[in-house]
Amino acid sequence: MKEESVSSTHSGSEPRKDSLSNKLLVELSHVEKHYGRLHVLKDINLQVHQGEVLVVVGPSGSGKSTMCRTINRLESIDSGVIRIDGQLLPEEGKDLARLRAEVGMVFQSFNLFANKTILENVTLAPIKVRHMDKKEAEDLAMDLLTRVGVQSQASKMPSQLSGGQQQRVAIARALAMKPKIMLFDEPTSALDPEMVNEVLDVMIELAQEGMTMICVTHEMGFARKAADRITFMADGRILEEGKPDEFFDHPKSERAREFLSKILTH
Ligand SMILES: Nc1ncnc2c1ncn2[C@@H]1O[C@H](COP(=O)(O)OP(=O)(O)OP(=O)(O)O)[C@@H](O)[C@H]1O
Repeated sequence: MKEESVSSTHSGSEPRKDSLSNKLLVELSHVEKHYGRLHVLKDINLQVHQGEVLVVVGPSGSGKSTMCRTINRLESIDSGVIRIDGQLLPEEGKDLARLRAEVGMVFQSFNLFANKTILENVTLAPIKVRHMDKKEAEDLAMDLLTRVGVQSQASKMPSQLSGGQQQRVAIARALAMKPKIMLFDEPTSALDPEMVNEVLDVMIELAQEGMTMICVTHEMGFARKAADRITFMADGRILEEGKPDEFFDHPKSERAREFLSKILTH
């Protein structure tokens, strides 16, 4: 992506479908979770294959973020099993840290380190966790900042960047760990409307490059365009899964029809 050339619309190119494989990268089986008496995840079964873009949609409070956060144990689960690249995700320990590093997370809040430059924000984990030397980490960081279109901001502090630019840096920072899977939890919800597309465009590029992605979002245009599969959640359950056209044009459940009619008329 060229410097600051992120298009303001994400129409035009078709999402790639040729990078899908049969290799299972994320698997949730019979996952259950409560917050006190609130039953937030009910028998969640989910599979994501290498190269697949899964978009999770559903009404507010349906458990989308919680499900997303269990995938690298940012939230504990009561029962069930989670596997990353075929390996059982443990509750703690070295193996958890190793498997966590396979999953890059981008949240609604970008959480950049305010007292570090953009370049330092991106080099920190490669130096500390991947034990790269400084020069190697800086080269990688500059490549990634270029890829998300903010390379000219490298020496600035986060507060000097717009929200959209900061979120693109957060994506570069997650990519610097060379994750096998990228997990996006409402990455554009905190952005001003004019900055939403610049972040969605970066995500669409990643999808087209074959990155395995799970995205929780309320951006239905993005969901239709980028997803290989849509998962619809309501009341802590996965009620429906399908290809974007099937889901948007022929939703099977009443809850999905209700959700779509509300969200698409706003
Ligand atoms: N840390 C927590 N403690 C207690 N309850 C929580 C906690 N986090 C979430 N909840 C509750 O769990 C339910 C599911 O929340 P979650 O954020 O996963 O939903 P969501 O589908 O992502 O919603 P939204 O689209 O509004 O972000 C909600 O009722 C929420 O209030």
